[in-house]
Amino acid sequence: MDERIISSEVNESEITIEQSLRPQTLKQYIGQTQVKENLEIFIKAAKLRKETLDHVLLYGPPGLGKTTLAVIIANEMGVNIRTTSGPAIERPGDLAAILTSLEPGDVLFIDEIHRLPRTIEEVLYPAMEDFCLDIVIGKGPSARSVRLDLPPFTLVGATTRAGSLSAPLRDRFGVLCRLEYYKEDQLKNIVLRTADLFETEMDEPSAAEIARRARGTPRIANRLLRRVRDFAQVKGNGTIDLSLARQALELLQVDRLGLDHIDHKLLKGIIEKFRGGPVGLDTIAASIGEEAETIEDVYEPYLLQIGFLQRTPRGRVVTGAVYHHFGMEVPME
Ligand SMILES: Nc1ncnc2c1ncn2[C@@H]1O[C@H](COP(=O)(O)OP(=O)(O)OP(=O)(O)O)[C@@H](O)[C@H]1O
Ligand SMILES: [Mg+2]
Repeated sequence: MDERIISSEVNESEITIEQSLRPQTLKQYIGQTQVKENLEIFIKAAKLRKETLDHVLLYGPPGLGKTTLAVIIANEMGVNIRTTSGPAIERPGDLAAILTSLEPGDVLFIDEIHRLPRTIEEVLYPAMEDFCLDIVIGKGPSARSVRLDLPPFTLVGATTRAGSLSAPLRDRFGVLCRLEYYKEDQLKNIVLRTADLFETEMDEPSAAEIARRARGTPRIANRLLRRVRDFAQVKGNGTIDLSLARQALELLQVDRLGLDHIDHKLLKGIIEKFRGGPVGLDTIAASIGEEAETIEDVYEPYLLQIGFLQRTPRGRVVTGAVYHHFGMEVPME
């Protein structure tokens, strides 16, 4: 798969820059009003009672700000954050080592928590519920279980697939936060904030232009901004205005809805080869030379979200909006 500028996944080279752009407080965190309001209340209440915050599950598509929120929660609670991920914890001992090293009140952030092995999940249950660990010492008939007390802590879990979380694990989170795709206006403010951090001059219309093409995702908005800023430095005097932003975005081949050549290939393929569908996922995959799984996990979600594709029992169908977008006539039934 080639590197897409509008991919919602983070790429290696931008991890450091992303960290530097992360808002540090709830106040700086733009959008997700419902989630913010809830967290604000729970955090205030926990602090008033001098208790740890209840365990929090953050879920939603990549690049919407889950890791950012985890850091903010720790900041707002005034505690340390320890970060790990589901696939990084291989044995119960790995988790035990982390848990026993926490300071009272700390946040333990487990990214991709749906990928925790089942055996580890079971260690987590008593830790989450009663702040204790049951460890087995010895083997065979002489083995015995010892209960170890842990400092109280807040588990913050993040996942892009809430559906793959086991029910017993999900049930142990007191606070569930579902992150939504951002509205254009919110993305515009995120772009303006990032430009400010970059000390790049830019006006609102150009920020709006970038926001419109960012697929509802701050990560993509910031990435597009970085490319437009490069263009402004090389081709202009460093300042970003609307005509410059448009030229740069044109070069990046991201259209006015944030679609790139792969989206176009997919949509036009369904129109031209299958009269707009319905057509099965595997058939589409074979016809455009992509893996069915990639289409389902990477290409499709945004197209479904903006109503360009529909899933039906008989396969995928493109909607009238796609024909309009390409300036084609909508076929009669
Ligand atoms: N509400 C927001 N306001 C400002 N910037 C944001 C916001 N949400 C996310 N960002 C920016 O977007 C980038 C990606 O956010 P983050 O890494 O938190 O996403 P994520 O949901 O954890 O993604 P993944 O699922 O890939 O782990 C960060 O650099 C962050 O600065
Ligand atoms: Mg993350």
